[in-house]
Amino acid sequence: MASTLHSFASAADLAGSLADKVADTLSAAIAARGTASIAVSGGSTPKAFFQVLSTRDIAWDKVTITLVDERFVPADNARSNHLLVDANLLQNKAKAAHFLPLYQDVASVEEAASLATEKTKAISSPFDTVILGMGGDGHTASFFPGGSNLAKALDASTPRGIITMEAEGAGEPRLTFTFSSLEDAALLVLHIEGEGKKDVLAKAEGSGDEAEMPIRAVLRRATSPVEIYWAP
Ligand SMILES: O=C1O[C@H](COP(=O)(O)O)[C@@H](O)[C@H](O)[C@H]1O
Repeated sequence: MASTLHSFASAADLAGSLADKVADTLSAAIAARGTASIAVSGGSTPKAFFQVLSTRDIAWDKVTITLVDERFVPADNARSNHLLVDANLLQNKAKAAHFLPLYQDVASVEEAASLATEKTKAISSPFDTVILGMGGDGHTASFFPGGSNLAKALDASTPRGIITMEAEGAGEPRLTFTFSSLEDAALLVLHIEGEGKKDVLAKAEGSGDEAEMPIRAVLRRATSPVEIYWAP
């Protein structure tokens, strides 16, 4: 499916425009079905966007927010994506939203993945909105180059749900929604910032193996159009 690049003069402009687009998408879903869902990324990029989105007028009590991926760490750990969402998105008007974490307080990451898969089945498929990020190594969600479960995560026939991922570049073991869970969102966004990420995107758009740059799976095989939001 095709992708469209939306370029902005500043990160603040991007945050405002993306927040408007997401607000429209979630509000349309609420009007049609009574509920809406959004899966967001962690990392350093989405902070400003989360802060703006949290102020938008949406019937947040009808919205379920989850993460596309998470580290296997509790929510009070500085590297937790849940912590980032708590501090920046589940604020202001968005405090009324329902948050479904991927991390589970159990003995193993595998147990956490099956529990999170069960719990997130409550969210109707496909997601109304998915916001992906991208690392400098071409990973997205926790689809890391060299990842222990990468082939399974990217296989379109792997069912919706959460699986584990371990990789050199990942730090802690990870929990990630599979490709099939994310690729058909009504609004599928890739949010990246900086010249370096633009270069990584250009490389990913070229030829080469998906396993080397897993973002290629999204750019090449997502059934929904990929809306790329970029600012310097
Ligand atoms: O590990 C992660 O990194 C990516 C990209 O993060 P950024 O700091 O370069 O913006 C992120 O999309 C993913 O959710 C996160 O777990």
